[in-house]
Amino acid sequence: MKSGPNILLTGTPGVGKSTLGQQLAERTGLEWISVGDLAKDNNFFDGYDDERDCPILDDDKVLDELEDMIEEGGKIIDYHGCEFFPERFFDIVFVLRTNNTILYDRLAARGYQGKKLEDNVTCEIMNVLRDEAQDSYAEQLVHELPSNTIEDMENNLERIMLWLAAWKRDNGC
Ligand SMILES: Nc1ncnc2c1ncn2[C@@H]1O[C@H](COP(=O)(O)OP(=O)(O)O)[C@@H](O)[C@H]1O
Repeated sequence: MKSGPNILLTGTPGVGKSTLGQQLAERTGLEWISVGDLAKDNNFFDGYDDERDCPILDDDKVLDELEDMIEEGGKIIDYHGCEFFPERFFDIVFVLRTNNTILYDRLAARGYQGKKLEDNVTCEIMNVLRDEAQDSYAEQLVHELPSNTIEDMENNLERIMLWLAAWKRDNGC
């Protein structure tokens, strides 16, 4: 039996996935896994995307690595994409959303500029990651969370912890 639910945090780079994921891990004992870091640490890449200025993820290697962790349960998976994760991986999916001017400033502060900065802000405005999540998973699994302010983050943490308590009750943990 799983030790806890598996949660996906997704959304455009800069919306606050890793900040929320780390806070959630600290408060709940779930384990936060950044797929970007996992790929970097293990070199799970398959070439470089010059157009997007980022390495291309080797989906199969990432999925192989995640399989046992997912089976164990209690994982918070953090990635700016989701279509290659099977639906069975997750008990719930959260898509973080950030206002475009706030996102622009966050990404600029991270050192993004030019096309890369514009493309990521456009990705958020065009709901690309929200649509990807909705196209990949059942409607009741996918929830959008505002992620503009620290207050939003506190509300999101509370909301997820309430959901977690209900999940544990329903699953006899
Ligand atoms: N809810 C929030 N309110 C204000 N700032 C935030 C919030 N969430 C994240 N941030 C800030 O935005 C930046 C990007 O957050 P990060 O968690 O790295 O995003 P992601 O993991 O989605 O790329 C960081 O500087 C972080 O401190």
